[in-house]
Amino acid sequence: MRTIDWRDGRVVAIEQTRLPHDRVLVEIDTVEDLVSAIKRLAIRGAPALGAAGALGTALAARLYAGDPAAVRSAAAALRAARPTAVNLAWGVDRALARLGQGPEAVLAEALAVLQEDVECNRALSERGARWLTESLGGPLAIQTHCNAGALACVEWGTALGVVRSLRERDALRHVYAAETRPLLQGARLTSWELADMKVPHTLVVDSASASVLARGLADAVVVGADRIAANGDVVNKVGTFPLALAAAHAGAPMVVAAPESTIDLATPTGAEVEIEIRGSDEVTRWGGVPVALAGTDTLNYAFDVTPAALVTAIVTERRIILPSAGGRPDDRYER
Ligand SMILES: CSC[C@@H](O)[C@@H](O)C(=O)COP(=O)(O)O
Repeated sequence: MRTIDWRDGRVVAIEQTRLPHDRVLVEIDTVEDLVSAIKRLAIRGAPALGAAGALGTALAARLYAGDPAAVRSAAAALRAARPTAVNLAWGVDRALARLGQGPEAVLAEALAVLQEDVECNRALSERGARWLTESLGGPLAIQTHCNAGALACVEWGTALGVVRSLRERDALRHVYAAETRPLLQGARLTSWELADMKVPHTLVVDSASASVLARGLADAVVVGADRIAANGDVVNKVGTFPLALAAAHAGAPMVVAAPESTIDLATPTGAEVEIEIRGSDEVTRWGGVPVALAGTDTLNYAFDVTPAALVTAIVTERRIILPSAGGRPDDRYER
C-alpha cells in the first residue's frame, strides 16, 4: 500500500513511530490529529509531508465547507506543523489554490499531488541510477542517511528509490545505512525497507559513516532533501553535512535525490532556511530511559545545511544539477 492515502473521507497512513516492530495504520479525520501526527513524526519525510499537507487541506475543505476562513486557518496550522521541509507548505498551497472551486476540486488536486509524487520519484530514481552507473560503473555500494524511502514518500522513495532502480539494473552491491540519531529513522525505517526489498545492507552508527567512506566500502552517498535553496545548498536530516565532508575527503560523489517540489527558488541559500529544533527529551533519553542528567542543556537540530560546494549532483525528475561544478537549481531550463 501507499505510505499515505485518502480512504472513505479520511487520511490513512502508516504509523511510522511503531516501525519496525508493528505495522499499523493511523486513520485521521480531523486537521488537529493530522497536525499532531506530523509533529510526532508518525507521518514524516519531505514528499510524504507534501501529500499530508494536500490531503489535510482537502479534509479541512470538507469539514469546513462554506467557511473559507476556517479552511485557511486549518491550512495555516498544517503549514506550521513542521518548518523545514518545503514540501509541506507546497502541498497545502497546491490544494488550497482550488478552494474557490469547492471541496471536491481541492480533493482532486490533493490526489493529483499524490499521483505526481509516485511518478516523479520513479523518474528521478531511474535518472539517478543511470547517472551513477554511467559515472562509476557498478555494481555499487551506497551509503545513505535517515530514511528517504517509500516511507518518506507516497511510495517508491527518493534516495532509496535510486537504490531500487540500481537493483533493477543489477548495479547494486550493498547499502550502508546510518542509524540517524536521535530518532533512528535509519535503524528503524531504512533497514526495515531494505530488508523488505531483500537488499544486502549494513547498519552503522552515524559516527562510523566517515570511516565507511574513508575505507572505500561505499562508492557514493545518496540522500534525500527537505529543502534545496536556489544556490544548491541542501537542507536534510542532521548528519548529512558531516557525511558530505567525509564523501569529499574520500573522493566519493555526494548525490541528492529529490523531486523538483523540494527545490525552493524563493530561498536564496541554506542560511535562510528555518531549521527545526526539537525537544531535549529526544537527546537526553533513549527509548524512554534517561541517558543524561535531568536538565542537561541540549541543541537538538533536526536538520543541517550541506553547502552546494560539497554536493556533486542533485537529481530530480527533470534534470541533473551539478552544484560543486557551478550548477545551480535556479539556472534556466525548460520547465
Ligand atoms: C525523501 S525524504 C527526504 C528527507 O525528508 C529525509 O531525508 C529527512 O530528513 C526526513 O526527516 P524527518 O525528520 O524524519 O521527517
